[in-house]
Amino acid sequence: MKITQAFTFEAAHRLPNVPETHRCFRMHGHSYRIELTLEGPVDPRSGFVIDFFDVEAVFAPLLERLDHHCLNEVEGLENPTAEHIAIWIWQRVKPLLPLVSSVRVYETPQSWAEYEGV
Ligand SMILES: Nc1nc2c(c(=O)[nH]1)N=C([C@H](O)[C@H](O)COP(=O)(O)OP(=O)(O)OP(=O)(O)O)CN2
Ligand SMILES: [Zn+2]
Repeated sequence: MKITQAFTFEAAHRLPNVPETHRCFRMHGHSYRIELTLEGPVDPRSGFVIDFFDVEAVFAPLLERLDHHCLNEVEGLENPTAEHIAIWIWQRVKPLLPLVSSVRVYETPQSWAEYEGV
């Protein structure tokens, strides 16, 4: 069984490695949406794969580091593409939530990166 919990945050960023003529070279902002998917058996007593509240508790400190920040200033996110943000989140949540099977990072409703550990 797969369950997914979504989080949103606002942040500024610029992409330092694109050409200067690329519009994302300039500082701008996004309303990011994160989707954490966890996969595992349904516990027969709780009826949960994992309590959404437990997922929320693990993700809260990471959200603090991202929300209303300039992502380029966050350690490990000097080139904050959606792909790098997905990997950054994966590396920090996977040890705490081993059932995580994918991390999706939406920059816009139409564009996202999904990381499954490879
Ligand atoms: N593979 C990736 N490509 C791009 C990324 C990325 O993270 N991975 N990021 C960007 C920029 O962040 C850019 O800001 C995204 O473009 P944006 O203008 O926000 O999105 P749209 O072009 O879809 O929005 P419009 O509605 O056309 O303004 C670029 N590429
Ligand atoms: Zn952008």
